[in-house]
Amino acid sequence: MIEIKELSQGYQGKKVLDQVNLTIEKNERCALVGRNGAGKSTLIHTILGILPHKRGTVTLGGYSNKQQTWKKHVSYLPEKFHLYPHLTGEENMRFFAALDTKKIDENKIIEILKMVSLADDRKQPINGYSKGMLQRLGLAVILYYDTEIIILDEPTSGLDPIGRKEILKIIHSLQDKTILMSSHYIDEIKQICTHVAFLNQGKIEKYTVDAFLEMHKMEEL
Ligand SMILES: Nc1ncnc2c1ncn2[C@@H]1O[C@H](COP(=O)(O)OP(=O)(O)OP(=O)(O)O)[C@@H](O)[C@H]1O
Repeated sequence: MIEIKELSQGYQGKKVLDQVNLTIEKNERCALVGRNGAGKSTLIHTILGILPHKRGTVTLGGYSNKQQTWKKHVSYLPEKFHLYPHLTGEENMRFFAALDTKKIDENKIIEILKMVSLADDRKQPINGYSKGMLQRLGLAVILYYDTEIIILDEPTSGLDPIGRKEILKIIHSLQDKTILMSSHYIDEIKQICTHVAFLNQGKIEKYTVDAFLEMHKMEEL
């Protein structure tokens, strides 16, 4: 589903990714981990074509990230994203749904808002939402697109334990998706991921979660 081969990336002569290889198979939920500055965001931005690369290849759902076609197969939730504060949860969903299709599927919007436990608050302007509710609404927007591949940049960053738990429950329920998510939290990786891609000094090693935990017995990354 996601195949990265011999990918290099850097900034002004500084190498961040050094001929990295990584394959994420269908329905795997792979955590992308590494210390601050290891290059997780650089990798995600390169995969998505936000940062162009000269060396190596990235294939998403069978399509090169240099073609346009891959965009139908992938949705991405950045760590920081913008929704419209004066609109309600439901109106935000409609706005972003309209970017994808001409005919908005109202039932699908309600179904997804239920799934992220926002159905009762859907008619409230989101400037009254908590951080956790906003994060769940962000997830709801990308779930509407219903792509096979989902890329999440630190989806629980800045949330309290209850907010984190709610987000993890939703991600865990996405058993038919292929997920790459950056994370600093060992406990959440243990709960919801099948694999770990460990980015260290420009290289990536992929492990099963159990093998990774055995090698790295620490609480935070
Ligand atoms: N636009 C940029 N210009 C120059 N250097 C950059 C740029 N963006 C990132 N870097 C550098 O590239 C390296 C990797 O940064 P990156 O943000 O990808 O790491 P990260 O693993 O996502 O870090 P964090 O866990 O702190 O979010 C760091 O040394 C960073 O300073």
